[in-house]
Amino acid sequence: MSKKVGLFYGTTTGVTESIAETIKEMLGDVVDLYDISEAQAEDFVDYEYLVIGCSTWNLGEMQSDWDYFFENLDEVDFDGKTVAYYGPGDQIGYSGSFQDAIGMLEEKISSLGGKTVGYTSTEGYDFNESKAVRNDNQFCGLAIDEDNQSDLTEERVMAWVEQLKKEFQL
Ligand SMILES: Cc1cc2nc3c(=O)[nH]c(=O)nc-3n(C[C@H](O)[C@H](O)[C@H](O)COP(=O)(O)O)c2cc1C
Repeated sequence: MSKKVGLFYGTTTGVTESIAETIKEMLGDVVDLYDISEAQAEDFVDYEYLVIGCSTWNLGEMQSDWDYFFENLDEVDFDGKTVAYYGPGDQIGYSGSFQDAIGMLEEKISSLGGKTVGYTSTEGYDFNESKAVRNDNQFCGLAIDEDNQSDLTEERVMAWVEQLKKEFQL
């Protein structure tokens, strides 16, 4: 396997895509970007390191292209792969299902052998429930909220990318 990062994102209004492009700018040429609406299960094979980007829609559902792709994940062998997750969500408008999509994807991909990295603290967010929370005070990835905290996005992404450089050992 090559030491490359495959970043697979699904986006409806462009927010997840724009963050994907920022992550690629920060990590550099090691990153290949895939819009999940055009990807296939075999696209995952070459990557030891993966980044999964997915927004949450409709009270706790995955973004529609990821929702459509979801069952194809069963065809991918995630054993030996290290996986990081990020998603945009809306903690005020959808406080009962904030960031559920990355929680569902992380649960699924972990069950297929993927090793999760890129956990972040829930400090600084205000919401009622999220399927993305692990051990009470950590998201299983990076939670972005362009609807309410867009001023924090850049620093959150930058800090997370630095964390990934270490956890991916790039
Ligand atoms: C109808 C609707 C439902 C939404 N449902 C949720 C939700 O359940 N949880 C959440 O965290 N965000 C929710 N959001 C917020 C979106 O995830 C957010 O706007 C995000 O930036 C969209 O990213 P995208 O353009 O990449 O798809 C919802 C937004 C809309 C308009």
